Amino acid sequence: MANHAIKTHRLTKRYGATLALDSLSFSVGRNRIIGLIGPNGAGKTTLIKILTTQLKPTSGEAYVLGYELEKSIEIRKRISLLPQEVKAHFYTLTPFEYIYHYLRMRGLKRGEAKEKAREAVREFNINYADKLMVELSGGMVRKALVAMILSFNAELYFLDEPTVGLDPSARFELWQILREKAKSSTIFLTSHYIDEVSKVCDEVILLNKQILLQGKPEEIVKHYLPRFRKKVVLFEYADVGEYAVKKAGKYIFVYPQNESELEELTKSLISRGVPFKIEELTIEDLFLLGWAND
Ligand SMILES: Nc1ncnc2c1ncn2[C@@H]1O[C@H](COP(=O)(O)OP(=O)(O)OP(=O)(O)O)[C@@H](O)[C@H]1O
Repeated sequence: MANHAIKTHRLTKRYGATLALDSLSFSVGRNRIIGLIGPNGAGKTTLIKILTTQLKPTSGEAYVLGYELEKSIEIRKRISLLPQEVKAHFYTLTPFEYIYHYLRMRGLKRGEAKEKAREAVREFNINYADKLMVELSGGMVRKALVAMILSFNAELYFLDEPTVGLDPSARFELWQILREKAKSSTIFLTSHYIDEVSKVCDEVILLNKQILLQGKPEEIVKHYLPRFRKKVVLFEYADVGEYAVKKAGKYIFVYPQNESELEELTKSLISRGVPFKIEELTIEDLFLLGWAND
């Protein structure tokens, strides 16, 4: 058995003139959780598509569980993938049926598939297992899909943004389940949330077309993050004086440096009737503020 779950050498992907992955060389070991983080357009989904043999690289090599990418049948038997988006035509099934059919498709016998599907809805607290998928909220669908992917005993799981749309308690539950899974399998996940990767991952890869850093979450946090991890998101322009400000699409992000600055800023916005919300810093902020660009 190969020691590495994933190993790449100068892996490169171009879409026409767009360079999505620029000569990635990295490897990750087994039985651990690896977090792939990077801003929008960093190449995370592209890398997952290549490693799951859905997309061919332009050049370079990669080995998944010791198999070169050409051995796609061997690789696909051993992995399980949660994509970012789901096809809607399965929506007339219940979450339980959805999981059951997935396990049947992956070769499990009827009885075993039923047993595992039951276990999955129990483990993930899916108390809506008899409703149709089409009747569920986005977060509930996402949870059912994560349960489905993890119900199969894979050697390596690829989870593209598994916690998007989940409420805080469902996110927390999922982290526990992932930690348990990582005792006997490898999990490669993408995320935009810093708290998520620091709490759940053993190792983090910071990607922006190239690998900027690979290491323990603490190293990334120490290297790049400020101590105060909240920002204020304005829905319209307002003069905020001295605070660091970045425009991101139709929003304006303001970065106070501590709780008292945050309080002062929000009071002033409320008194002027400026609409805003407070959010945790995300990976995007690292890049917006230029912390991760060096
Ligand atoms: N099918 C495609 N054709 C052309 N360009 C593409 C295609 N897929 C991705 N790209 C481009 O490749 C780059 C990397 O995209 P990718 O979706 O891999 O990034 P990402 O890190 O997953 O982003 P996000 O966090 O927004 O999901 C982007 O510039 C994107 O526009």
